[in-house]
Amino acid sequence: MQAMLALEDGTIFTGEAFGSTGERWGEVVFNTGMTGYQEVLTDPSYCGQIVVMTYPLIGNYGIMKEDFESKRSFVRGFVVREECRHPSNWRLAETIDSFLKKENVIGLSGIDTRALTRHLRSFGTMRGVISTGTNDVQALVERAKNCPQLTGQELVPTVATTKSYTFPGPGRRVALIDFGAKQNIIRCLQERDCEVVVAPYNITAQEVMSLNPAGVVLSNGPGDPTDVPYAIKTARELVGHVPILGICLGHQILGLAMGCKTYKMKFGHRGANHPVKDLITGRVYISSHNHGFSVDEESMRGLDVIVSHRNLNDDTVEGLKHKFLPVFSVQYHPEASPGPKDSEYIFDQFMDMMTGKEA
Ligand SMILES: NC(=O)CC[C@H](N)C(=O)O
Repeated sequence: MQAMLALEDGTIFTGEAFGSTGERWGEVVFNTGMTGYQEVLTDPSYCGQIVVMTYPLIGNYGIMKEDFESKRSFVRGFVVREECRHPSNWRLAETIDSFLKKENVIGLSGIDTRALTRHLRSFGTMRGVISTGTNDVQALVERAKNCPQLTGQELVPTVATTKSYTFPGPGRRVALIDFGAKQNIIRCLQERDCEVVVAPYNITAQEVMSLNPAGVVLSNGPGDPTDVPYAIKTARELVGHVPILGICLGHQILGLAMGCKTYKMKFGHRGANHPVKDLITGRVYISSHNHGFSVDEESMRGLDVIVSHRNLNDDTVEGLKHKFLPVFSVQYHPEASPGPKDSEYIFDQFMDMMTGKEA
């Protein structure tokens, strides 16, 4: 079946549908990971977005039961060069086509994803509509122009838990505030013996402290961090009372809570090989990324915050550290999945912080 992607600037890409059918709108972004499509599809931070994969063959190792980063897929659409119909893998549970059908996600294959990515890199991330049911190009472009921007959609409540639940563990109790948390954050904390209390996105600071946690993790999540003012308030009230680690959206929320500003990047960072330098140790790590917003370094002047990590491709802020308090955060994904595990030391630093050994 023929399908189309129309961008708000009038550019059209035509290919073939796989997965579900119909029409979806969203912000069109690209991911440069060569593997990890299942983790991308199930990372709640992609909610509201149509994801373009730059690696030309997608689906070749299938979909595995153990590799989900959340219970379902929150992407609005999935664009590839070639969809593999005959995956090969001893762990395989199903094909990407059947997974996307079940998840109600439209896939679009046969697209020149290199040309599409170069377009997005030149002109920036933009809105788009993916459709299997029309040949009316003009109407589709109009719908892309008129669909909501990512900012203002308040996506966190659509992906995050509203009720607390606990993963038992023999070690320290960590409150993980869930803005759309990836499973691997929980796995990384469990591997370090933590008891993980997953708390709702709109929990108050008082409620967090009543859990008596040894530390708090602010999770990743979708959308613009300024769309969740209640979370910024909670983070602000927690600073100084408990060790805190922020990851991705959690890092941006923590930055805003400490007085920094955030901005929308031209096309963001999404992939598994971004070089990030730890400015405290001088070491460079290859890291996993998925973000379209960033903390503005200029806005940090005069605050009790330093830049702890920097992206070596474009010099953007990749980590923050409070000058005096046990509070720090990273913009990228120390939990990996997909991508390298090189940055798991961030969780070890958090463990040290909780035991008062301060990194
Ligand atoms: N992975 C994340 O937590 C993403 C954070 C935020 N939604 C951004 O795009 O910048």
